[in-house]
Amino acid sequence: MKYISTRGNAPAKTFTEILLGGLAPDGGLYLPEQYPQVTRAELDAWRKLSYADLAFAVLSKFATDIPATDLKAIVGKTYTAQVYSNGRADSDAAQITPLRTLSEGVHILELSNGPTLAFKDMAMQLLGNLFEYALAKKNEELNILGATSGDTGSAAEYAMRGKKGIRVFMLSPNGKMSAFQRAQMYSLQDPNIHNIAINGMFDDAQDMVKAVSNDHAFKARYKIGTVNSINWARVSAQVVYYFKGYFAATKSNDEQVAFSVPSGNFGNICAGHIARMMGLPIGQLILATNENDVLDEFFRTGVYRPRGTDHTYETSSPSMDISKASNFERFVFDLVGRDGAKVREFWSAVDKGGAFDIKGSSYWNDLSRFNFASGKSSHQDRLKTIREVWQEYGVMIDPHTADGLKVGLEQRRPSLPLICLETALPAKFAATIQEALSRQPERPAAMEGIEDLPQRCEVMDADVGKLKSFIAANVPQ
Ligand SMILES: Cc1ncc(COP(=O)(O)O)c(C=O)c1O
Ligand SMILES: N[C@@H](CCOP(=O)(O)O)C(=O)O
Repeated sequence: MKYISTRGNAPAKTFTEILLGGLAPDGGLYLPEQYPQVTRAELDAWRKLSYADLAFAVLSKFATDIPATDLKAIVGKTYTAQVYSNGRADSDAAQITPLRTLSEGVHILELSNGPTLAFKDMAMQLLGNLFEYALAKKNEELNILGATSGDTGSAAEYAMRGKKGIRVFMLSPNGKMSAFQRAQMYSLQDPNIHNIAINGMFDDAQDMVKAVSNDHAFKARYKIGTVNSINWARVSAQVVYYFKGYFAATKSNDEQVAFSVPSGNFGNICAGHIARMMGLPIGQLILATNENDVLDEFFRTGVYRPRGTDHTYETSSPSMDISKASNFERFVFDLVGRDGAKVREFWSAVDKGGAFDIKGSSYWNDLSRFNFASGKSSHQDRLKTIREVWQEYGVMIDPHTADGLKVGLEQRRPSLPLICLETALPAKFAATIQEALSRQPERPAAMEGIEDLPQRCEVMDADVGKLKSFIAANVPQ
């Protein structure tokens, strides 16, 4: 299997090459030349598999340049109950992503039982092991440059801390994350972890990552890699839990389901789109935004109009405070019939701060073939949903999952079971939980008091030159 760029101007590469390379040299994102298809017989067989075996089956279709025995070993050591039990010793831990049923046909797929209590651990733990494997083979080092609005950063740092030959430079929006998220990252003292708080929003940080990645000489000299969902390996690992969730919520492969997905950078729901393109019977992919509603606007109106930092709001689902959704480009590539020239045309407008509009074109009609629905959620909606789920089911959900559930319930076709993806645990957002429920969320014993630990972080303006100097000063040459 080879991978091509959404902008159509980069040579095709293998899975391992793009794993270490991140963004394509033409500024695009990599996707498989064709989506591998899953047969009915495979679906029937996969239904019975453990998470690790299912991950091996799905990833074997993508990582075709990794020998099967090696891939099986990597996946086997990643998806264990120990890594995804978050201190619990119940039978749910063995399922890795247990399905919690709220009421008939309404489920939450638990994805946040990994080391940092967010869905990012599902792919990031695998990425850490894949990097280690690929780098050892090539006897190389990797300097990871990432951007986070709160969860990718800690997941990446926990997955990479202490790993030989890997350094992490993680940009986060200064003062915009929850106290718990800040503490998770900034309290790490490992010498290979560098936290950089940017005076700006997540989108500024992500632009800086792309600017450094597009400086090909710097990227090659300092061996820059990525852990954001612009890295295809992240998305492919996220495809797995759509299959797992589908099997858990249905009895046969004749049934269809709806997934509702709290969205920001369009990475999580892009994995759902890919699972559907592979043949998973997904009848609806419901995209939920918070007040930063660029993506909801697109699915309602056909206009993609990323906002600037000054029009990106700080909300109580802060990890979704994103107005320029990187992975959306992957979906648009499929929408426009994989026409790289069209994607280049659209993104030349977007990169200049503009917009594009598909309403008057045939793409608008084509959109319905992809089974998306969308909606948005506000602070008051979030509080109401958290309260209702707590009162009716005794289940505490985090503000992002609440956005997903609220929109999912509004948009679902009643005939379809709804699977809402849980994207974080409430422990990460104690202030909003306190406001909604007048009580504090529980947290794993190992994370008691992390806010009181000493923190280490470099504060920087959103200046690409300064960032490059910082990286150069911290990478031995
Ligand atoms: C808790 C949480 N929910 C939802 C999202 C949105 O996911 P995506 O960016 O993949 O759309 C994020 C960040 O990405 C997140 O950290
Ligand atoms: N919400 C994310 C933002 C980055 O998204 P990614 O999936 O592209 O890594 C975060 O929590 O950092």
